[in-house]
Amino acid sequence: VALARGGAAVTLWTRDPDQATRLSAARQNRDRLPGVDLPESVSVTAEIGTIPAEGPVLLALPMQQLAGFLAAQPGLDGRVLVACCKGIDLATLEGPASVIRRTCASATPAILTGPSFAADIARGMPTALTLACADVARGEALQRGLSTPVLRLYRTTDVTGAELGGALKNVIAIAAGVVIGAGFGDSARAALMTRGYAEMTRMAEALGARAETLAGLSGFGDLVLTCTSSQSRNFRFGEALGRRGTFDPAVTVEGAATARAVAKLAAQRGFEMPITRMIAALLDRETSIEEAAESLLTRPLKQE
Ligand SMILES: NC(=O)c1ccc[n+]([C@@H]2O[C@H](COP(=O)([O-])OP(=O)(O)OC[C@H]3O[C@@H](n4cnc5c(N)ncnc54)[C@H](O)[C@@H]3O)[C@@H](O)[C@H]2O)c1
Ligand SMILES: O=P(O)(O)OC[C@H](O)CO
Repeated sequence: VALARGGAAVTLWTRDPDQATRLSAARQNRDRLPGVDLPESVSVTAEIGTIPAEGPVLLALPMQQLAGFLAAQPGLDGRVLVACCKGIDLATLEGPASVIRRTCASATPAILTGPSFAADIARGMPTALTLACADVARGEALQRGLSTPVLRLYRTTDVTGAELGGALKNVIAIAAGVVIGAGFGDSARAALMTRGYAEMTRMAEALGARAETLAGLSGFGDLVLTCTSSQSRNFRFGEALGRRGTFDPAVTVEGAATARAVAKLAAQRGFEMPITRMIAALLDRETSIEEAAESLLTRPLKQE
């Protein structure tokens, strides 16, 4: 919607033919974005073979579905593939760029991430995002092509930093929701966000990312948004968990799978990720909220 309003011709693909018919007829996604009209220059299809052969392909599906989806789409080989998903693949512990490289060897991976609720962007609210691409020329072209008067893209070549910021902030957002849901208060949430940010930066740097990327929109920016807004599904999931001490297994959020993936990676590589480890343990019912809080509060005192 944002790109079409910015003047681009956009093809929207869905795997569900009934949904394609409904979207084409109503010119709205009434379930997900009620009240937002699809501009005329958006065409809808359920036939992936009919998408234009030129231009970037934005991949807007959940992270845990990305590898399986790409493996079944040989037609995307050689394309510029822009992952909009935020997370780490639980099966392989890879981020989206690595999944793209493995499944579509000749594609150019890029990451579009940063603080943004789909509903805000679709309603034309001003938004700033990070576009990460290791290839400078392609990154510049994407930055120009995907920016609009109200959607401002900053560019980086630090793909690892950008994708880890987006993945890890979801875990900290669940933790922030737990803090609020359990009634620990806003001061505790600020402490958790700050130590969560330290944890995110530590891991990202150990995996080759630049600390300044984590300080940008894809890390700090998205951490602030997701830990403080009840529009966030990850925050709301954590809040419900904090209030009730348990969660509905039917409700899935990106941060839950990513918490488990990061806890696994941290154990393998010896990364110190105490908040993420607690969230993974809470989700696996290996600890209670009281025990998790006590464990974090009784860690050895240290320099900031
Ligand atoms: N919604 C937001 O505000 C927002 C903002 C920024 C980033 N993101 C990220 O974008 C990604 C997608 O988020 P979302 O809110 O659109 O999620 P979603 O659960 O609504 O899924 C998006 C679409 O992917 C489709 N899908 C699921 N599995 C599929 C598969 N195997 N093959 C093809 N299509 C499939 C779903 O049917 C749905 O239409 C997530 O990683 C999320 O973190 C979302
Ligand atoms: O609703 P959430 O928690 O998945 O967050 C959506 C976006 O990632 C916010 O930038």
